[in-house]
Amino acid sequence: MSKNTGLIAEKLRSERVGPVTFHVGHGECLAITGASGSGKSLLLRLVADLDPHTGTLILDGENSLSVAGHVWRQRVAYFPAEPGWWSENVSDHVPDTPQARALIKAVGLPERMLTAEIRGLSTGERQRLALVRGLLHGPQVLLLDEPTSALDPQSTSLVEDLIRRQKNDGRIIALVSHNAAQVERLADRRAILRDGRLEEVA
Ligand SMILES: Nc1ncnc2c1ncn2[C@@H]1O[C@H](COP(=O)(O)OP(=O)(O)OP(=O)(O)O)[C@@H](O)[C@H]1O
Repeated sequence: MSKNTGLIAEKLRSERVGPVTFHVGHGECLAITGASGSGKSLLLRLVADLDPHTGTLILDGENSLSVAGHVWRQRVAYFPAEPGWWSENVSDHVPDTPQARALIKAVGLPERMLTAEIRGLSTGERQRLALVRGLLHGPQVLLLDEPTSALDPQSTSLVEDLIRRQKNDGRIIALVSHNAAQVERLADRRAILRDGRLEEVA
């Protein structure tokens, strides 16, 4: 796979993480594992340009510095394990469109959820809804932080199917997961974050 396409992080570094260098190609899933507190979430946040950092981020040849922050984050979407909500109505986050309905169905949520209030949803429903919300912006890169941590096996399987379809459609995926079986099912490559450094494992 060409190194000129895909996502490149070079000497990415913040106070607590790095320097980290890696490449993930289109249609590829890199799993990032490591002990609790090793900085996996912080690393994903750096890649989404959410926190101050040094080093270089390049997506399909374009440096993050040449793109407005909000545009970079539409292309490079961070999905936290505990998503944030800036408005109480689901409809303010997820518009009622055919694409949204298809995604809602794909993750096993009922369509009536489109008119629900966030505070009435379970943790697992919110987690899946946040995935739908982010995918509607059409990101090229999905930074998934424990994407099924709040889900039962059936919902986990649906979300994994959706991730696999995203991968087959050419999306670039970085997956943080403590679930070794999930990493086995989804990842093409694995890396461990240790002492702030990312080490690729065979
Ligand atoms: N906003 C912050 N300010 C200061 N320290 C932070 C902040 N966020 C995280 N940390 C610290 O940085 C370290 C790495 O946190 P991070 O959430 O990235 O770990 P993680 O590898 O994702 O852990 P887990 O597997 O438990 O989710 C932790 O020691 C955490 O306490």
